[in-house]
Amino acid sequence: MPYAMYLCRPGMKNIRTYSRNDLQDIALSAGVKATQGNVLFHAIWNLGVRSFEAVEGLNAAFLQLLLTEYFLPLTQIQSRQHSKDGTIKCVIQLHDGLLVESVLIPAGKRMTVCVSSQVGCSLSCKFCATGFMDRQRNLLAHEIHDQVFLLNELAQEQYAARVSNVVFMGMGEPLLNFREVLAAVERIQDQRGLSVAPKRITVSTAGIAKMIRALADDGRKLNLALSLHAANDRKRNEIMAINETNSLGELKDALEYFGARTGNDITLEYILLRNFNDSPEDAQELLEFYRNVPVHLINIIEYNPIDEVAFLPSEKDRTDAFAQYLLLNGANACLRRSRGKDIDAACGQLAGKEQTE
Ligand SMILES: C[S@@+](CC[C@H](N)C(=O)[O-])C[C@H]1O[C@@H](n2cnc3c(N)ncnc32)[C@H](O)[C@@H]1O
Ligand code: SF4
Repeated sequence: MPYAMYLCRPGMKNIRTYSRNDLQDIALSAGVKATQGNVLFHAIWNLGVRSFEAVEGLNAAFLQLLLTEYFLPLTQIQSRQHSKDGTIKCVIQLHDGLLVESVLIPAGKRMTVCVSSQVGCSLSCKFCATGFMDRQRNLLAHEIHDQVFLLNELAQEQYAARVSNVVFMGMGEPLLNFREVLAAVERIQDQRGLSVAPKRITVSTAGIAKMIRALADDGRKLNLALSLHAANDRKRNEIMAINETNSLGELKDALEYFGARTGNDITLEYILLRNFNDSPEDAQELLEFYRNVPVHLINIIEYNPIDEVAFLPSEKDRTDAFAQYLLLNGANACLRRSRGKDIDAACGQLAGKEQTE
């Protein structure tokens, strides 16, 4: 049963939507010192307590007020799949029972968590399992933070390591949940908590030019990944409807703005779809786009087929030729083999299945 359904009575307020200053004010309103607000803030954000009663050092009057007027929403790992390559894919249950996915990816010294930012996605890209689900709601900052928190615990338990990197490459479009994503980043980077430096956090977008500029204006040291997948407008329109209102020309300008304004890393993500975007001409177009934007790296990604659509991964010889062409022409490109192939690896596959079961 979703946690909130048995603990949260109508009218109760979600304590994790309040800032540190707000919690100090709530403490004052209970007739206790403002510092009690700090104790609560630290416990619910950095220690991950799962009830108000579990917060050490809370004054009784403050605890009573919290128990009557507020609830502490819990996010929990509902199920997980372990891949032979070490990747662990988790279905996360939110306090209202909705499900999202998060993935733990160990690779050398890196321990990366891939987080979701929305339940479903409104952008409906043709190759993506999440794109076949309706967008049900945006995640709140604490729900994004908790994915990293829970998978950090899992990383310690399974690999005796802490999370080093966070990528917003799970379900949903992070730039369409801008405020909560940035609030989550604020908490994820907190040195008293998860302490993941912004330069180790990557926001991936299907390409919303206005929001790429907004991210640049925000000024944080976050990395940006653009999911390109086709370097001409006709093909990109076919698989990514967002391209109809955010053309490659507009995206190029937005990337230039982002690069000039922040100096942060930008990567291009390019899934190779068999006989769709993997020809020598496609590689030429990609190279030309790359040369005109301030991009550090092209990630050539192996496609994970999904049930909803007939796209297949590019064949090995086409994949190798595509990557070779980019490298021989001086591009900084990297071929990424799919992780977690023996589990439901494609974004949205696992939570989508559990949601419908
Ligand atoms: C799921 S999206 C989430 C972030 C954001 N909405 C975006 O599109 O960049 C993260 C990345 O996964 C890629 N992706 C989606 N479905 C995939 C699949 N079946 N196989 C491989 N990559 C996939 C997307 O193209 C994107 O680059
Ligand atoms: S690729 Fe990204 S933007 Fe496109 S449907 Fe999937 S989650 Fe949404």
